[in-house]
Amino acid sequence: MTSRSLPHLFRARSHLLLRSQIRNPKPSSLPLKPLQRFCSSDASPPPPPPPTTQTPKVKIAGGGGVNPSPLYSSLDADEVAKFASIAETWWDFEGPFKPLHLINPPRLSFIRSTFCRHFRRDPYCARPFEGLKFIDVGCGGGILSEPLARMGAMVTGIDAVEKNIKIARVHAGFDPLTSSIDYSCTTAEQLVRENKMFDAVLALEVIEHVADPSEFCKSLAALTAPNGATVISTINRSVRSYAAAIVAAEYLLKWIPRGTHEWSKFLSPEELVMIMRRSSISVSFLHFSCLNIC
Ligand SMILES: C[S@@+](CC[C@H](N)C(=O)[O-])C[C@H]1O[C@@H](n2cnc3c(N)ncnc32)[C@H](O)[C@@H]1O
Ligand SMILES: [Mg+2]
Repeated sequence: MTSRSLPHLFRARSHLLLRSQIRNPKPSSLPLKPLQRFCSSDASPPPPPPPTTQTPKVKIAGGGGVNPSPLYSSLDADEVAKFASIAETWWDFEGPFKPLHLINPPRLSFIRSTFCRHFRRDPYCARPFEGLKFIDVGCGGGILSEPLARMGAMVTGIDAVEKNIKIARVHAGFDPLTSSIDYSCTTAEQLVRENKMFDAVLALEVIEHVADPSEFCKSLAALTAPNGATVISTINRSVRSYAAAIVAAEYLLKWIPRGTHEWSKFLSPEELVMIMRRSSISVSFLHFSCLNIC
């Protein structure tokens, strides 16, 4: 492979965002394939990419009412150790979290516009989320929490890694608009046990790092208030994502440490929709974007 082909690889990294409503469940209508190699650590070669990767938005309805298992823990010790080892680099724009800094503007734009519609807020207002309670699950160093707070939301940021939380607190303290973010080292399932609820629950780029994504999703659903919104984003499990997120990002460009991602833990759009629907989440938006780095 020549260096000239790398930009194409990165352009191909599919990124998936789902915004959903908990209330008013409707009968499901999307044909879904069963979960395969779900959460396994098998690194077998990838199958062909799903045919739908360029679909911008799909409206889907789901329904039900499921709570997470009382004994469930989303913590995967290896994943927590991986993130603890690079915690100091959260705000280094050229460090291992460079891909997250690069995808932040498009994902914030998606969140802002869909939330303004969902919560009937003025999209031209500087702080449209004034008065709304958001939680950023797996917030890391606060890359997402901070802009959400600047848009007026009362933000709680939680992460499994204590070091991340310390760094997020220090960084947020530099700006009066973000210093009110309530950071703590805990898990979504722990807050469910404490009966916490939020208008919006966001877990971006986290589901591929937890133990049992289905149970994790149930916790996110349980944290979402009636008429609230849940946003989950992850990397599509496709040939392109294997090439871009693993081969190129970890081995060729060495942007992120080797082993950061397990391809088998990525979710196809159909799998993510199925998991969300089984968690009583009615899926309203399916949004695909590609990271175009080079
Ligand atoms: C890829 S980073 C994403 C950070 C942030 N959501 C973003 O997109 O900017 C994944 C984060 O999830 C955290 N994490 C992993 N497992 C977790 C769990 N079970 N509960 C909460 N956070 C977790 C990691 O410590 C890490 O900060
Ligand atoms: Mg990741």
